[in-house]
Amino acid sequence: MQRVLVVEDSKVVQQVLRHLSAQYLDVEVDFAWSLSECQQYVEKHNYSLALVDLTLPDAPNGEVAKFTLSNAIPTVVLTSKIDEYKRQQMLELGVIDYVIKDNRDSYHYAIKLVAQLLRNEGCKALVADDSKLSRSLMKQMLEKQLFDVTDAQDGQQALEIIKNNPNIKLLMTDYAMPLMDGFELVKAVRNFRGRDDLAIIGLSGAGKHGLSARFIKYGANDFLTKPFMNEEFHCRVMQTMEQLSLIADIKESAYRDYLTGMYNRRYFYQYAEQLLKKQQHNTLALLDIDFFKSINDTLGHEAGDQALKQVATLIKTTFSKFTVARVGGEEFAIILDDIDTARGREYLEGFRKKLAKYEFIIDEKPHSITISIGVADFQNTDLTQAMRVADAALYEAKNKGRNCVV
Ligand SMILES: Nc1nc2c(ncn2[C@@H]2O[C@H](COP(=O)(O)OP(=O)(O)OP(=O)(O)O)[C@@H](O)[C@H]2O)c(=O)[nH]1
Repeated sequence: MQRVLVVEDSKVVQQVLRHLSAQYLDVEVDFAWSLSECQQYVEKHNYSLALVDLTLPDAPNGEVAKFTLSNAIPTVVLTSKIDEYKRQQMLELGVIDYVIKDNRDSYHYAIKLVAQLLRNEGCKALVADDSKLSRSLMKQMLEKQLFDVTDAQDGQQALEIIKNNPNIKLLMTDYAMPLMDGFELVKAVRNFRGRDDLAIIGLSGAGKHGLSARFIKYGANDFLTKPFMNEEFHCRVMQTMEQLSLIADIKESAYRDYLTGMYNRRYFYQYAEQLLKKQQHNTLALLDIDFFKSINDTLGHEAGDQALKQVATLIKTTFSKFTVARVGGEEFAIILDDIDTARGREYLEGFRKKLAKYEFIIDEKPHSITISIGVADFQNTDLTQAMRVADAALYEAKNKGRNCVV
């Protein structure tokens, strides 16, 4: 479980940071006013990240950053002033980045940086460069940004690593490498990993301007010219990863049902078939709440929403190993992949009984709900046809008096 510690002595700034944290950080965040309070928190909890003000009444010279870093907590620093001496001092200390507090946007930047760093934690990155020194420098810098980093000494090795690790999310590649250069590597990788799925940053030596543009044309998301400053490297990587995260968020929300958090109809029709084809025996089920209209009519639409959410939660927890989706107003679909229809039917019958006995709490009062289920075999057929069969079975279940599996 990720947890963040913010240390800031200004009441106004802390208030702004609290507000932004609630908006952008989906993790526990503790707020301390001073170094001594920060020390107490660190004794009690493990932190993924700290955001600390460099000047505090009981720690006027950055002692708080020294303290968090000495406790192996990756640290981002907030400072009101920066000069070259202070900058060098902070980089030597090993802080991830510093944010200058000179306008309201600085706090926004700081919290979004924390959010992105939390997303980076455990995320896989690959560095491809034939220079050992350059590789180890970039590895170190990426590790500071919480990536889990692997390296490759030429393009061919990098390509193999990416083929075998679909969870690599960032590739930093040099241009000049033996066996396969950076351009060839980017072109080959883009054949199977898209720009919004794997971020690529190309690196080229100074004075070779044409190279950077070609990197982008071949499919890199961004480029860096060597030698680069620490901050430049940091900003380019963070910005590229933020774009990737934004696209992932947009895709996720396009495929999710807002009310229940389940996958929606669009996702289901796009991916269900691909999921099913991988297995030999599959079962498709359509579940429909019985007399749902009467819940809306007697208790109101808001109460209907509460019922829908609770039914969805029950489906999600019971069928957590399978793909479930809300495919209509009060209709859900489940793909029981690698389960034949006889076993699938047993599971669903068990679930129907469990749901019928379950005490739903709507407007703080207990209620009973039942569902009807239509089951279809999913072998040697396509999704449209299987849905048609499941739908006909569901219709029959309703005609039979509801609260049953057909
Ligand atoms: N509260 C709420 N109601 C919804 C939502 N989506 C669809 N509905 C309602 O779901 C009800 C579905 O009614 P019907 O199709 O007549 O089905 P039913 O009352 O469940 O009857 P049977 O399926 O025949 O048992 C309608 O009243 C819709 O307005 C939603 O997101 N929230």
